[in-house]
Amino acid sequence: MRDLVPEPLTRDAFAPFGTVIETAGAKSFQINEGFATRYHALASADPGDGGTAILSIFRGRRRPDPIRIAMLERHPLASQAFVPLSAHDWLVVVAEEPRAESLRCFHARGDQGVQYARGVWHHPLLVLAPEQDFLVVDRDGPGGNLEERTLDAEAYVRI
Ligand SMILES: NC(=O)N[C@@H](O)C(=O)O
Ligand code: NI
Repeated sequence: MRDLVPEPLTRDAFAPFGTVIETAGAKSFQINEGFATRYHALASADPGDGGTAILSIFRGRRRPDPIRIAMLERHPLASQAFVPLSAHDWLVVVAEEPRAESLRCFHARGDQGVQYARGVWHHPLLVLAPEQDFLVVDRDGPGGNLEERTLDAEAYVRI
C-alpha cells in the first residue's frame, strides 16, 4: 500500500499519457469580430477505426476519503477527454503499466482538462468537489473499448 503524492498537472509531465487541455500557453486568435478568442485544436479526438467521436457529460461525485486507487482501466480503441464544466480542482491518476508502483497522480486545476491517448491506463473520473460536471469526448462504435485491471496493491490519495 502506498500514498500517492499529487503533482501539478503540466503539459510536459502529462505528455507520456496524453494532452492537457487548457488555454494557458496555447496558441490563440481572435474571431467573431474580436468578440471571442479561439484556442484552436487543443486536442484532437481519436475515435479509432469505425468509431464516432461523441460528447457526453459525466456528473462526478467525490469518493470517500482517503481516495482509494485499487484498479485502472484503459480504452484500447480510442482517446478519452475530460474537461471540467465548473472551476474546481480534480485528480488525474494514470500509469504506464497497471501496477501500483507505476501510478502517477496529477492535481488538475478547474481550468484544466485532459485527453488520455488511446490505450493509456487511467483511473475513472476522480473529483474533489462534492459533485462536478465534465464534458467527455470519447468513442461510440463497435468493439470492446474498455479494459479494466485490478492493481497488485492499493494506493491512496489523502487530500
Ligand atoms: N465508464 C466510463 O465511461 N468512465 C471511464 O471511462 C472514466 O475514465 O471515467
Ligand atoms: Ni476512461
